[in-house]
Amino acid sequence: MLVRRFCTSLSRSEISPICNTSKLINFHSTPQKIRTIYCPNKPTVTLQSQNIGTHRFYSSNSQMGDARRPISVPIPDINKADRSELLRALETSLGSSFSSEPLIPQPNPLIIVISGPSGVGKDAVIKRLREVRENIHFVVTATSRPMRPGEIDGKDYYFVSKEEFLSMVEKNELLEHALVYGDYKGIPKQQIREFMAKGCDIVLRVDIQGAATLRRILGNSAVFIFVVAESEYAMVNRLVDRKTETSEMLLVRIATAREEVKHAKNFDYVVVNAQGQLESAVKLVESIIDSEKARVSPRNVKI
Ligand SMILES: Nc1ncnc2c1ncn2[C@@H]1O[C@H](COP(=O)(O)OP(=O)(O)OP(=O)(O)O)[C@@H](O)[C@H]1O
Repeated sequence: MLVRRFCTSLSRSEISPICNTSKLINFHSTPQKIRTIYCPNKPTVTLQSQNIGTHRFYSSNSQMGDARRPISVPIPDINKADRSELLRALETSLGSSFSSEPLIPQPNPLIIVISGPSGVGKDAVIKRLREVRENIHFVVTATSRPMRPGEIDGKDYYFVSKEEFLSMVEKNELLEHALVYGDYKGIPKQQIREFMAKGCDIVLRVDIQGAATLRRILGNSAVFIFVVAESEYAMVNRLVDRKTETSEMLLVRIATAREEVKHAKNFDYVVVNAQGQLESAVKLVESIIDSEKARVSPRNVKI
């Protein structure tokens, strides 16, 4: 009985699921304290028996720790036993009590960099993500560009003068900054540190140039998502409909966007934001974040 239980225990972890007690060599009849188990396709395990008080322990030479050393405690019938009695017997047999601590530590907060050509819907995706997802902080970028109608200072951007912006650069307060279409844009470090300390994931919305800089700074410690429209035609139409650019600015943005699409390969993921399919694009971004949280080797970002 004892032998059978021990072999079952070993067969789950140490030996083989097809370990057969009938293959034990002279186990019962061998008078010595050292005995050998033979299991097909697995290394031979040598057992040493010791009598300790009323319990008989078996230890193997295959580095079996104390916590996994089986003790001959009868395990009550699972269908009849009281739950706590059953658990106590299992704990005693395994040599330690069951912990309620998480088996795997909480995942680290992520930095998610969202980028893509102009007019593909980055802001639209982020705006919706903000509505549907908790524990996520959308870094408010500092910019020297003038406010557009409907934008709110401190929510859409921190609108600062060129002088104020350059002073932030001087004081090393920005993770990354760039001159974009004649205006400065930059990511305040303090905001990232503050929200990561609270356990929030961080979303950074940057242009392609900014994403390339962040890749150099953060390497693979951050997640890079490239948002793109389903076609150039769709992208241009969205920009025209938005009516925030003059015709000349539109031309520059479209020409730049053509080049920027080629940078998708430098990102970890691509999300197609197709016409009328904003919700699907947002769901895909959420799935990416969830998958990243389930990584066996988590990304570990330091700012
Ligand atoms: N899936 C979609 N279907 C239809 N329209 C969309 C979709 N996604 C975004 N839009 C619209 O397209 C326009 C451009 O979107 P948005 O401003 O979010 O782009 P962007 O990538 O942030 O642009 P930029 O980089 O120039 O700021 C907006 O008017 C937005 O409402």
